[in-house]
Amino acid sequence: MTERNTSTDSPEKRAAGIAAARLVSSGMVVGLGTGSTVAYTIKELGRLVREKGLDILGVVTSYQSEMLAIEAGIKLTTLSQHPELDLAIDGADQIDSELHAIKGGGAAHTREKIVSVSAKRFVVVADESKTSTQLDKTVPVEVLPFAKELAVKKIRELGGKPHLRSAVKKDGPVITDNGNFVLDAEFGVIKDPETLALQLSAIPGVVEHGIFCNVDELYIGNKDGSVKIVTRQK
Ligand SMILES: O=C(CO)[C@H](O)[C@H](O)COP(=O)(O)O
Repeated sequence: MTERNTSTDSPEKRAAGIAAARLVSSGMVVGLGTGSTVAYTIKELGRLVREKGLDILGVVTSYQSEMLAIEAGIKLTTLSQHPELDLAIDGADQIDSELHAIKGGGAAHTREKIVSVSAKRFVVVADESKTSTQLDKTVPVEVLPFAKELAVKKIRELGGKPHLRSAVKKDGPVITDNGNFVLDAEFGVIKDPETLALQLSAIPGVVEHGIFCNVDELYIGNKDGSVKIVTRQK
Protein backbone atom coordinates (compact mmCIF):
# COMPACT_ATOMS: atom_id res chain seq x y z
CA MET A 1 0.00 0.00 0.00
CA THR A 2 1.48 3.35 -0.95
CA GLU A 3 1.40 6.11 1.64
CA ARG A 4 -2.02 7.78 1.90
CA ASN A 5 -2.40 11.37 0.84
CA THR A 6 -4.96 12.59 3.33
CA SER A 7 -4.14 16.25 2.80
CA THR A 8 -6.96 18.33 4.18
CA ASP A 9 -6.32 21.22 1.80
CA SER A 10 -6.75 20.07 -1.76
CA PRO A 11 -8.65 22.29 -4.21
CA GLU A 12 -9.41 19.29 -6.46
CA LYS A 13 -10.83 17.20 -3.62
CA ARG A 14 -12.73 20.19 -2.26
CA ALA A 15 -14.32 20.90 -5.67
CA ALA A 16 -15.52 17.31 -6.07
CA GLY A 17 -16.63 16.94 -2.47
CA ILE A 18 -18.62 20.16 -2.39
CA ALA A 19 -20.22 19.58 -5.81
CA ALA A 20 -21.54 16.21 -4.62
CA ALA A 21 -23.05 17.81 -1.51
CA ARG A 22 -25.39 19.72 -3.88
CA LEU A 23 -27.08 16.41 -4.70
CA VAL A 24 -28.45 16.26 -1.17
CA SER A 25 -31.83 17.76 -0.31
CA SER A 26 -34.03 17.85 2.80
CA GLY A 27 -35.67 14.57 3.72
CA MET A 28 -32.85 12.43 2.34
CA VAL A 29 -31.03 9.65 4.17
CA VAL A 30 -27.42 9.81 2.98
CA GLY A 31 -24.49 7.40 3.24
CA LEU A 32 -21.36 9.25 4.36
CA GLY A 33 -18.11 7.71 3.13
CA THR A 34 -14.62 7.80 4.56
CA GLY A 35 -11.46 9.65 3.54
CA SER A 36 -10.13 13.11 2.84
CA THR A 37 -12.24 13.83 -0.27
CA VAL A 38 -15.64 12.95 1.13
CA ALA A 39 -14.63 14.83 4.28
CA TYR A 40 -15.25 17.99 2.23
CA THR A 41 -18.76 16.70 1.45
CA ILE A 42 -19.48 15.96 5.11
CA LYS A 43 -18.25 19.39 6.23
CA GLU A 44 -20.28 21.10 3.48
CA LEU A 45 -23.42 19.15 4.48
CA GLY A 46 -22.82 20.26 8.06
CA ARG A 47 -22.63 23.87 6.89
CA LEU A 48 -25.90 23.48 4.95
CA VAL A 49 -27.56 21.92 8.01
CA ARG A 50 -26.46 24.79 10.25
CA GLU A 51 -26.88 27.72 7.87
CA LYS A 52 -29.63 26.64 5.44
CA GLY A 53 -31.76 24.32 7.56
CA LEU A 54 -30.97 21.25 5.47
CA ASP A 55 -32.80 18.41 7.20
CA ILE A 56 -31.10 15.07 6.54
CA LEU A 57 -30.03 11.89 8.25
CA GLY A 58 -26.60 10.38 7.69
CA VAL A 59 -25.36 6.79 7.86
CA VAL A 60 -21.63 6.64 8.55
CA THR A 61 -19.11 4.16 7.15
CA SER A 62 -16.37 4.39 9.80
CA TYR A 63 -15.44 5.93 13.13
CA GLN A 64 -13.72 8.66 11.10
CA SER A 65 -16.90 9.65 9.26
CA GLU A 66 -18.93 9.31 12.47
CA MET A 67 -16.67 11.76 14.29
CA LEU A 68 -16.68 14.18 11.34
CA ALA A 69 -20.47 14.02 10.96
CA ILE A 70 -21.08 14.58 14.67
CA GLU A 71 -18.67 17.53 14.65
CA ALA A 72 -20.46 18.92 11.56
CA GLY A 73 -23.86 18.65 13.29
CA ILE A 74 -25.38 16.04 10.96
CA LYS A 75 -28.04 13.85 12.58
CA LEU A 76 -27.17 10.17 12.30
CA THR A 77 -29.20 7.02 11.82
CA THR A 78 -28.41 3.35 11.19
CA LEU A 79 -29.09 0.82 8.45
CA SER A 80 -31.34 -1.00 10.92
CA GLN A 81 -33.57 2.07 11.10
CA HIS A 82 -33.16 3.10 7.44
CA PRO A 83 -32.16 0.07 5.34
CA GLU A 84 -32.60 1.96 2.05
CA LEU A 85 -30.61 5.15 1.52
CA ASP A 86 -31.39 7.83 -1.05
CA LEU A 87 -27.76 8.47 -1.88
CA ALA A 88 -24.26 7.46 -0.80
CA ILE A 89 -21.19 9.61 -1.43
CA ASP A 90 -17.64 8.31 -0.97
CA GLY A 91 -14.07 8.61 -2.19
CA ALA A 92 -11.97 6.02 -4.05
CA ASP A 93 -8.33 5.04 -4.41
CA GLN A 94 -8.59 4.32 -8.14
CA ILE A 95 -11.41 4.31 -10.67
CA ASP A 96 -11.39 3.07 -14.25
CA SER A 97 -13.15 4.31 -17.37
CA GLU A 98 -16.11 1.94 -16.75
CA LEU A 99 -16.41 3.19 -13.15
CA HIS A 100 -15.08 0.09 -11.44
CA ALA A 101 -13.33 1.36 -8.31
CA ILE A 102 -10.76 0.22 -5.78
CA LYS A 103 -11.50 1.43 -2.28
CA GLY A 104 -10.25 0.65 1.19
CA GLY A 105 -7.13 2.80 1.45
CA GLY A 106 -8.52 3.72 4.85
CA ALA A 107 -9.51 0.11 5.63
CA ALA A 108 -13.18 1.13 5.70
CA HIS A 109 -14.29 -0.64 2.51
CA THR A 110 -16.51 -3.26 4.19
CA ARG A 111 -18.90 -0.72 5.71
CA GLU A 112 -18.46 1.49 2.64
CA LYS A 113 -19.64 -1.33 0.38
CA ILE A 114 -22.60 -2.19 2.62
CA VAL A 115 -23.66 1.46 2.72
CA SER A 116 -23.15 2.07 -1.01
CA VAL A 117 -25.09 -1.05 -2.01
CA SER A 118 -27.88 0.06 0.35
CA ALA A 119 -28.20 3.34 -1.59
CA LYS A 120 -30.36 4.04 -4.64
CA ARG A 121 -27.52 6.13 -6.07
CA PHE A 122 -23.78 5.84 -5.38
CA VAL A 123 -21.55 8.80 -6.22
CA VAL A 124 -17.76 8.74 -5.97
CA VAL A 125 -15.80 11.94 -5.42
CA ALA A 126 -12.15 12.07 -6.49
CA ASP A 127 -9.39 14.10 -8.05
CA GLU A 128 -7.93 13.34 -11.49
CA SER A 129 -5.00 11.36 -10.01
CA LYS A 130 -7.44 8.58 -9.05
CA THR A 131 -8.62 7.95 -12.62
CA SER A 132 -7.08 5.30 -14.83
CA THR A 133 -8.09 3.38 -17.95
CA GLN A 134 -7.66 0.10 -16.04
CA LEU A 135 -7.37 -0.77 -12.36
CA ASP A 136 -3.84 -1.68 -11.23
CA LYS A 137 -3.61 -0.59 -7.57
CA THR A 138 -3.47 -3.06 -4.69
CA VAL A 139 -6.84 -4.46 -3.67
CA PRO A 140 -7.56 -4.25 0.08
CA VAL A 141 -9.11 -7.47 1.39
CA GLU A 142 -10.54 -7.48 4.92
CA VAL A 143 -10.14 -10.94 6.47
CA LEU A 144 -11.01 -12.56 9.77
CA PRO A 145 -7.71 -12.96 11.68
CA PHE A 146 -8.57 -16.68 11.98
CA ALA A 147 -8.61 -16.99 8.17
CA LYS A 148 -5.47 -14.99 7.31
CA GLU A 149 -3.30 -17.89 6.10
CA LEU A 150 -6.10 -19.45 4.06
CA ALA A 151 -6.88 -16.09 2.46
CA VAL A 152 -3.17 -15.53 1.66
CA LYS A 153 -3.02 -18.95 -0.06
CA LYS A 154 -6.23 -18.43 -2.05
CA ILE A 155 -5.25 -14.90 -3.15
CA ARG A 156 -1.90 -16.32 -4.39
CA GLU A 157 -3.81 -18.98 -6.33
CA LEU A 158 -5.74 -16.14 -8.02
CA GLY A 159 -2.42 -14.60 -9.10
CA GLY A 160 -2.22 -11.97 -6.36
CA LYS A 161 0.59 -11.01 -4.01
CA PRO A 162 -0.97 -10.29 -0.59
CA HIS A 163 0.74 -8.27 2.13
CA LEU A 164 -0.62 -7.86 5.64
CA ARG A 165 -1.24 -4.15 6.19
CA SER A 166 0.77 -2.84 9.13
CA ALA A 167 -0.14 0.07 11.34
CA VAL A 168 2.01 3.19 11.19
CA LYS A 169 1.75 4.32 14.81
CA LYS A 170 1.19 0.92 16.42
CA ASP A 171 3.25 -2.25 16.35
CA GLY A 172 1.60 -5.02 14.38
CA PRO A 173 -1.26 -5.21 11.89
CA VAL A 174 -3.95 -2.66 11.13
CA ILE A 175 -7.17 -3.67 12.86
CA THR A 176 -10.30 -2.51 11.02
CA ASP A 177 -13.35 -0.89 12.64
CA ASN A 178 -14.80 -4.43 12.54
CA GLY A 179 -11.85 -6.00 14.39
CA ASN A 180 -10.25 -7.71 11.38
CA PHE A 181 -6.97 -7.69 9.38
CA VAL A 182 -6.40 -6.21 5.92
CA LEU A 183 -4.39 -7.94 3.19
CA ASP A 184 -3.33 -5.57 0.38
CA ALA A 185 -3.17 -7.74 -2.71
CA GLU A 186 -1.23 -6.82 -5.85
CA PHE A 187 -2.70 -8.22 -9.06
CA GLY A 188 -0.99 -5.97 -11.64
CA VAL A 189 -3.46 -4.77 -14.25
CA ILE A 190 -6.92 -6.13 -13.36
CA LYS A 191 -8.41 -7.02 -16.74
CA ASP A 192 -11.74 -8.27 -15.41
CA PRO A 193 -12.63 -6.53 -12.11
CA GLU A 194 -16.09 -8.13 -11.91
CA THR A 195 -14.73 -11.69 -12.07
CA LEU A 196 -11.95 -10.95 -9.58
CA ALA A 197 -14.55 -9.40 -7.26
CA LEU A 198 -16.57 -12.62 -7.31
CA GLN A 199 -13.46 -14.81 -6.83
CA LEU A 200 -12.29 -12.80 -3.80
CA SER A 201 -15.77 -12.87 -2.27
CA ALA A 202 -15.78 -16.68 -2.55
CA ILE A 203 -12.73 -17.13 -0.25
CA PRO A 204 -13.83 -18.36 3.19
CA GLY A 205 -12.94 -15.82 5.86
CA VAL A 206 -12.88 -12.85 3.46
CA VAL A 207 -15.21 -10.30 5.00
CA GLU A 208 -15.12 -7.88 2.05
CA HIS A 209 -12.72 -6.69 -0.65
CA GLY A 210 -12.19 -3.24 -2.11
CA ILE A 211 -13.35 -3.79 -5.71
CA PHE A 212 -16.58 -1.83 -6.19
CA CYS A 213 -18.71 -2.48 -9.30
CA ASN A 214 -21.68 -0.35 -8.23
CA VAL A 215 -20.58 3.25 -8.84
CA ASP A 216 -23.29 5.25 -10.62
CA GLU A 217 -21.50 8.58 -11.02
CA LEU A 218 -18.00 9.95 -10.64
CA TYR A 219 -17.31 13.58 -9.72
CA ILE A 220 -13.75 14.55 -10.68
CA GLY A 221 -12.59 17.80 -9.14
CA ASN A 222 -10.07 20.12 -10.81
CA LYS A 223 -7.70 22.71 -9.33
CA ASP A 224 -9.70 25.58 -10.87
CA GLY A 225 -12.80 24.45 -8.95
CA SER A 226 -14.54 22.91 -11.96
CA VAL A 227 -15.94 19.38 -11.74
CA LYS A 228 -16.29 16.77 -14.48
CA ILE A 229 -19.16 14.32 -14.02
CA VAL A 230 -18.97 10.83 -15.54
CA THR A 231 -22.06 8.60 -15.45
CA ARG A 232 -21.94 4.81 -15.71
CA GLN A 233 -23.33 3.42 -18.97
CA LYS A 234 -25.95 0.84 -18.01
O1 LIG B 1 -11.90 3.84 0.51
C1 LIG B 1 -11.60 4.70 1.29
C2 LIG B 1 -11.39 4.44 2.74
O2 LIG B 1 -11.45 3.08 3.02
C3 LIG B 1 -11.43 6.12 0.84
O3 LIG B 1 -12.64 6.58 0.34
C4 LIG B 1 -10.36 6.14 -0.22
O4 LIG B 1 -9.17 5.62 0.35
C5 LIG B 1 -10.11 7.54 -0.76
O5 LIG B 1 -9.61 8.36 0.27
P1 LIG B 1 -9.14 9.85 -0.03
O6 LIG B 1 -10.36 10.60 -0.44
O7 LIG B 1 -8.56 10.31 1.29
O8 LIG B 1 -8.10 9.81 -1.11
